[in-house]
Formats: sequence, C-alpha cells, structure tokens
Amino acid sequence: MIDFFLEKIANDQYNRVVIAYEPVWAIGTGKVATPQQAQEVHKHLRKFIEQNANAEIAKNIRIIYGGSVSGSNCKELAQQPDIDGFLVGGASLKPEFEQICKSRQD
Ligand SMILES: O=C[C@H](O)COP(=O)(O)O
Repeated sequence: MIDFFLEKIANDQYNRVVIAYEPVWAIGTGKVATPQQAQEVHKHLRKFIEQNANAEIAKNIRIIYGGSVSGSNCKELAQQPDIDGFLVGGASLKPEFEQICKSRQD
C-alpha cells in the first residue's frame, strides 16, 4: 500500500511527510511491539523509501511508531535507529506524556 502513496509524492515534498507504523493489535490494547519488532519494520520502510525515492530522502524522512506507547516503554523504543518519534493515543492524556515527549532527548 505504501508504494501507492509514495509514487504520488514528488521528491521535494518528502520533508512534509510523516509515516506512522501502527500494528493494529497494539492500538489501545496495552500490547506494544518490542523495540526489535518495531525497528525491523521501520528499517524495512526506510529501505523501501531509499529504493523508491533516494538515500537522502530515506535518511531524513520521519517514521514514527504508534501502539500502546507509554512512559515505561518509550525509552527503549526511542533508542532504535529507525524510530523517529511516536503517535501517542491514550498516554497523551496522562502525565507520562511528558516523559514520552522527552524520550529522544536523553
Ligand atoms: O492515535 C493513537 C494511536 O492509534 C495509538 O493509540 P494508543 O497509544 O492508545 O495505543
């Protein structure tokens, strides 16, 4: 499905694109992907973009993870090289959201 969208994006428009990977079983369930699982998918997406656009675009595009992100799992997810941020649902309404926002800064 992503190829359908990518072919409609001009190379100079990629800086306005954010791709979110959300395993459906992780949305609002409290079951989060392991950092390794999420990293594997994000890496695959970045590689796909490299092959279908170019290496510079693939390096700079933001690929974010969503699905039961919390204060207790954000740190390790944020350390994965191809996870650029999060799409946060339930935890965005809780104090731990601040921790999630800062998780890539530490
Ligand atoms: O919009 C938010 C995402 O669907 C994830 O929601 P969640 O963090 O509650 O699992």
